[in-house]
Amino acid sequence: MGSSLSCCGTEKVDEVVTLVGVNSPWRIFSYKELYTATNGFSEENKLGEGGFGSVYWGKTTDGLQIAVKKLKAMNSKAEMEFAVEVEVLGRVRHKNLLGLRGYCAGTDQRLIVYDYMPNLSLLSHLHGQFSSQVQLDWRRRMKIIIGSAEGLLYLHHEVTPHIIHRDIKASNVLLDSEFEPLVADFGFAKLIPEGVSHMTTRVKGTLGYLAPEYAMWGKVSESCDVYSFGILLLEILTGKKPIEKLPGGVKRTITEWAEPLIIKGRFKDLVDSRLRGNFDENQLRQAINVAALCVQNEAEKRPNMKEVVSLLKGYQPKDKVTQMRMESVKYGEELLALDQGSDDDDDDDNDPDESKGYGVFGAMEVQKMPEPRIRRGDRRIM
Ligand SMILES: Nc1ncnc2c1ncn2[C@@H]1O[C@H](COP(=O)(O)OP(=O)(O)OP(=O)(O)O)[C@@H](O)[C@H]1O
Repeated sequence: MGSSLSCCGTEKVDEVVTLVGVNSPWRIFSYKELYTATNGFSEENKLGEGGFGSVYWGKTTDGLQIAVKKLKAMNSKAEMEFAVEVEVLGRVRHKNLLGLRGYCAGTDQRLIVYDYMPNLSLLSHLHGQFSSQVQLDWRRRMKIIIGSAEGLLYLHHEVTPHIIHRDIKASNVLLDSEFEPLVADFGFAKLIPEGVSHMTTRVKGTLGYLAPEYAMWGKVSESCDVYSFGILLLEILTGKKPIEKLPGGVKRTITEWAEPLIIKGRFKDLVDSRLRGNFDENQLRQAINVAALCVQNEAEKRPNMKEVVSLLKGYQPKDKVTQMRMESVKYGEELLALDQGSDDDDDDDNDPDESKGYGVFGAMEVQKMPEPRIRRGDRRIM
């Protein structure tokens, strides 16, 4: 791929399209070919709709099942999403990242072609059309957690320049026939020049997953993805949405709900009840502790994705700092155990003094920033 897109995203789009490498595993599709494959982009073929357009299932003449993202408007934002996605996808190749199968860039059309993922998005299993079928048993959940973490590790540490995804969430994790996760949707991704620790940008992403320093000040670094990953991790383990609407219209974040339970060590109350108690307790503890580290308010305290992956795989932290951070999560538990004796029946999870005194994430100001502009029914910020 050429480098006509810099990290700041103000560059021309046309060049990107012409710079696609000849030896890449993907190709340019004609509009006619994609039109035929998707049955004329018919409603029956529609898989879903995102901020920038609709996605259609299709089958090419050589039998390949594809998903075609058709950008709905040819405005500058859609152009930029297309250009960034093609640019970034051209650079990455990893088993847990949804790669590019091809694209079509006509004068008034922009389409991106991916492999079709038969188990659709993680969102559809956690909260959507498949949620009642409970296809995500404990083993599959751990596979999805570790696989997505490995995809992110690759983006943060193994590609040059490093890539920040900026929109890690359940609808952007797709599942193949074996429930192997593939992180998708690189339209908001940012390339980080070497030696740069963070940048300040306009906020993009999805409410509920945004790191506080990014949501409030636009300060973006790999650590923002770590925060979003922590929210995703809590979501997968607990089955809760990142932001829940309580009766009366009050909104509660997943961290607000989880923190008192984590502090009390009530792991069985945290885990998704749809698992009916079928989970590995040690893995759950470790994964919850990792999530607690990732969603700390102070970016510097969060682990990086290398640490996250090894902790999730059950390794004990080698370096003192992470060891201490893990201990501080447990320490919160112990303090409460001392404070409350063995009073396991105390179910006053929302006692504000508890989270003030022993908070594991820092002051609970997460997502309490002024509401940014929100599009349609979802919470994506563009
Ligand atoms: N490769 C694919 N295979 C199968 N389904 C897909 C594929 N790509 C996308 N989809 C489906 O299409 C839906 C829309 O995807 P898209 O990336 O456009 O938006 P989104 O992630 O849902 O929303 P947003 O714009 O907020 O990121 C997804 O939720 C997913 O269910």
